[in-house]
Amino acid sequence: MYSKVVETTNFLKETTEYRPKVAIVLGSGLGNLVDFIDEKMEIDYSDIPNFPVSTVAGHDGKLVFGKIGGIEVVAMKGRFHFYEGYEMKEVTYPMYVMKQFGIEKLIVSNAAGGSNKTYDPGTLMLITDHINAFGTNPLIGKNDDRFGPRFPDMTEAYKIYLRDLAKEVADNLGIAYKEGVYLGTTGPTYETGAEVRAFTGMGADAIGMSTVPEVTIANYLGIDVLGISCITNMATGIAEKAHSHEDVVDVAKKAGENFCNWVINIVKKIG
Ligand SMILES: O=P(O)(O)O[C@H]1O[C@H](CO)[C@@H](O)[C@H]1O
Ligand code: HPA
Repeated sequence: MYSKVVETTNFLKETTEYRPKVAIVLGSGLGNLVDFIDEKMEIDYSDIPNFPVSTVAGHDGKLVFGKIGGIEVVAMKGRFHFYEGYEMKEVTYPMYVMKQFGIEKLIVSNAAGGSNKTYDPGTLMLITDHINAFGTNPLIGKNDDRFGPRFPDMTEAYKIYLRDLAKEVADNLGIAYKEGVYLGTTGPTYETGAEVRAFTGMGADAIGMSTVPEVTIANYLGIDVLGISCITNMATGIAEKAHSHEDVVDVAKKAGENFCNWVINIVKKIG
């Protein structure tokens, strides 16, 4: 895999002059953030050697390079999910490329169901920690020491200094947010009511089908992570109606204004 990552990274370096240190992964319905990126240079995933292709509605499938407030960034408009049938190594492949490309900080976002009853659809949640309920780990297999250690530490999976900075930015802008634990499952089914009760008992405030694999690999590679969930619906058993991905994307788009404002101003501070 190392030589593939080098090949992909070399392609990107030849294709763009941008050399960002900050990357952003955009969750379902949150892709509009790219509208706030200046001097954009876009590359379709299908044109990038060794890159998987996104198959989910609300996930376009492009790397978008450019600037936010003069700071160079690269955004993944569209991510890969385990439920799409990709191997964990494929789901997380972009993280390996990001590291090789020089990325030091990752802002990861997602749409998620709120299992914490104090949340509402549209709530933005700063991720304090996560629970891996995928039943597997993206690092299973032989370790390549060129990437990271066999037994990576996850003490500060979501860096405290980045969370403090995000809180300061939100407070200055008057953006309301909650803080909580994200639990990632394989999907693609939304949870049963019993699963939501079990996950809540385990400490989950929000439940989704992504993020955990990418953040695990980012930590392994030594990339600092900040995570934001957009609560698009209350989880099963709390919600008053059945879930649909159309509603998820719709609510994420509506919460997008605050989300974009928050992320843009975070980038300006960390860049
Ligand atoms: O986590 P993101 O990609 O934002 O999307 C969330 O929304 C989809 C379900 O509606 C799932 O893919 C879930 O993980
Ligand atoms: O309720 C949910 N469960 C899992 N993933 C999700 N993504 C958006 N909403 C949800």
